Amino acid sequence: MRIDVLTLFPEIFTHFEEWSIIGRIIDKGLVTIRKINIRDFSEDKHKRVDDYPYGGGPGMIMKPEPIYSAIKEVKSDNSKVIYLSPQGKVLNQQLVNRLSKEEHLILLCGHYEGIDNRIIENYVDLEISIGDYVLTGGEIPAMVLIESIIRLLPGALGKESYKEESHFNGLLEYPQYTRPRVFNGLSVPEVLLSGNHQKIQEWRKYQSLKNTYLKRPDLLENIQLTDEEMKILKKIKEEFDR
Ligand SMILES: NC(=O)c1ccc(N[C@@H]2CC[C@@H](O)C2)nc1
Repeated sequence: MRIDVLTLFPEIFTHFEEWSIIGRIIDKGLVTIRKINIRDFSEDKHKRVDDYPYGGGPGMIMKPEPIYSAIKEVKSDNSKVIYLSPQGKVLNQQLVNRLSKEEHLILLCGHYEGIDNRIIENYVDLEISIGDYVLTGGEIPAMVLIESIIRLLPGALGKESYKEESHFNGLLEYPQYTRPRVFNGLSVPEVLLSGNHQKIQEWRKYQSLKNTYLKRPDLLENIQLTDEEMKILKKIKEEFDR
């Protein structure tokens, strides 16, 4: 997979590319990430990339020409141009899974008050938001998008994360524990020390369903539960809806 990030602040990505899992996935050659500085595509002698909004209003808007030139420079037939903005489709694992199949992503990071709408309407394939809040730039959302996608690439998560099925099967995760067995007088649930894998799996399924029902019941609307899971959920509802 190729990812080109169009940004006015390429330096923000330097450590990101070396950091932890990202650096390892890049070193494995599963993805190449390029930072393209939009300012390099500004034609005027002052290298202007923003200007005052027509119709007045606060702040500055990014000019369309430099963005257009940058997109044209990197775009090919199999590219998808993604613009990070609060108006985008809110990112979830389903969308991440879909995007992880793409060959070439061009991530357009805006800044200031936004970018000229003619770019969004005519040259952006998909607008994505990482949540309902406003940021000064699209760079951090771009990093969130990159990490969520590339960790799904085949071979990305080596043995260090065997829990492939934890890829958000729609339910929230079960609680996790590690040594010591007792911490501040608090013990680890006995079942996890039993070595009985059938019981451990049942306990974890129960905890996932309980966590989801109590913390994010909305997620249950979009999941096809097995009969077994429905039975467990029924028990949970009886227990917690008293
Ligand atoms: N919630 C989000 O994903 C998000 C994305 C971008 C953003 N801000 C940029 C700066 C100006 C405009 O390009 C949009 N804020 C929030």
